[in-house]
Amino acid sequence: MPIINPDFPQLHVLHHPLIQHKLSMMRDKATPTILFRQLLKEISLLMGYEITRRLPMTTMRIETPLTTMDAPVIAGKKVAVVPILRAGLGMADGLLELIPSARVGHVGLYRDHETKRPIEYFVKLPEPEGRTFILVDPMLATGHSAAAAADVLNKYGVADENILMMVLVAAPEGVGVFTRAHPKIQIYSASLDSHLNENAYIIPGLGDAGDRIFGTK
Ligand SMILES: O=P(O)(O)OC[C@H]1O[C@H](OP(=O)(O)OP(=O)(O)O)[C@H](O)[C@@H]1O
Ligand SMILES: O=c1cc[nH]c(=O)[nH]1
Ligand SMILES: [Mg+2]
Repeated sequence: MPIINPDFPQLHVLHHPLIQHKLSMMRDKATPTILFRQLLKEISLLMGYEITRRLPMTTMRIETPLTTMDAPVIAGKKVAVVPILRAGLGMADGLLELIPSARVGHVGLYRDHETKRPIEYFVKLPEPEGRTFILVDPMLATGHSAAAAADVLNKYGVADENILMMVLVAAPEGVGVFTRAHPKIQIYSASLDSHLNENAYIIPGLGDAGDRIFGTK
């Protein structure tokens, strides 16, 4: 079950042994791109199991071989997975395996090296009406990219109550920034790390997630 930190009641850290073991392998700088990508997908699947716990349910009348029953099913096909490009793409794969009917939106942001603030370069989203949006990005560092992506969803007509944020590693600074901007969005993370360094990288972290997923520098 997720662990709630009293400083950040919106943050749910998923301490499942499989998630923690795989995350430790990802942090190791000797882990090559192919394995890093595979582990990220596997963790996203495991995290997705926990996150989807809150999806609204309904029932559907079905015939079993013996009788008729109102069987529990997820209400509609109203989920959108929204990776924050680029690194979020690595997390979307696992979630889509779990929810193959989900729509997929994209928010393209990169962090300016000087200012450390996000620059938006692409937005394409599915219809917001009645949909739960799961924003995904492995890194919540200063929190400004995640907050900007949630702002994009708000402008598009998605209320914070219908947004979940799934990250792999979060820094306390980023959780603070994000929750002040969007207090009603629940954040799910595999880890709450120690702090940010002078370049706004997460310590201990895992380096630049996008570069490690895509083998760039
Ligand atoms: O919390 P923040 O301080 O805003 O930093 C986190 C952002 O930085 C990384 O993206 P990056 O800018 O490296 O783009 P990329 O995914 O294309 O590599 C990461 O994937 C987040 O989107
Ligand atoms: O540690 C960090 C911080 C921002 N973006 C990353 O990819 N890693
Ligand atoms: Mg990057």
